[in-house]
Amino acid sequence: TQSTRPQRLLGAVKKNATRGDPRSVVKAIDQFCRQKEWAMNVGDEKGCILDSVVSELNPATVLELGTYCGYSTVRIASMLPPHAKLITLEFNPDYAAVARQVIAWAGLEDKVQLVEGASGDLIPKMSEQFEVETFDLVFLDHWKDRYLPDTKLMEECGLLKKGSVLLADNVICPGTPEYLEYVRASPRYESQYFRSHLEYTKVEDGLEKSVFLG
Ligand SMILES: CNc1ncnc2c1ncn2[C@@H]1O[C@H](/C=C/CNC(=O)c2cc(-c3ccc(F)cc3)cc(O)c2O)[C@@H](O)[C@H]1O
Ligand SMILES: [Mg+2]
Repeated sequence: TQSTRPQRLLGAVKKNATRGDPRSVVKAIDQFCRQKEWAMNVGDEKGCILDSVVSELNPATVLELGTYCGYSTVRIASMLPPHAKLITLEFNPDYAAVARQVIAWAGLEDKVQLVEGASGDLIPKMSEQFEVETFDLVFLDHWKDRYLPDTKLMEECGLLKKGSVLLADNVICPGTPEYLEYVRASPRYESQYFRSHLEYTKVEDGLEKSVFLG
């Protein structure tokens, strides 16, 4: 049977990356996507912006919406202080299976909890099931039309506290117009656009960083 792109991406990680070395996993995926097959990872250019937001914030609790193959999961988790936790949500079991192996290859299982399921179902269960009060950082990279409803859901569920940061991928391409309008117009957020390019291309894209003001 034919392999899938995520399976081929995993093969490239196992072939070219060193076990236990997250940066080599990130590098192997970027090389695969540049030289072999494009894939919707945040990529190296936007990834550097992601790195700077994470290192500046030094978050203890991180939520990622949309794991896919685990590229940004590994990128973020590799920068977290000891005892910090990253919960990542993925509802496609095939993608989740690949991501688990990518995360394991990077040696980051202890920092990452990959939960299979839909964000809309899991967000309301965060505090009780996953013993998390609030998130210091949320990385939004799932279906683009779900950024806004899930942000409102996180607000309603009390998962954001004063200073929590939302970092959203693809606010230009494919685009998240309703989400952008909301966080930029709301008095409860201080928003900033980081201009960049769509992963592995010259097309404009960017990340929106929105600080929750409480
Ligand atoms: C809705 N609730 C959800 N709960 C849990 N997981 C969810 C999810 N929605 C989606 N997912 C998962 O997130 C991932 C989806 C990501 C959607 N991302 C994109 O569509 C995307 C698309 C592009 C893209 C840009 C230009 C282009 F020509 C083609 C594609 C670039 C990106 O960086 C992207 O992130 C999948 O793994 C999916 O199974
Ligand atoms: Mg993306």
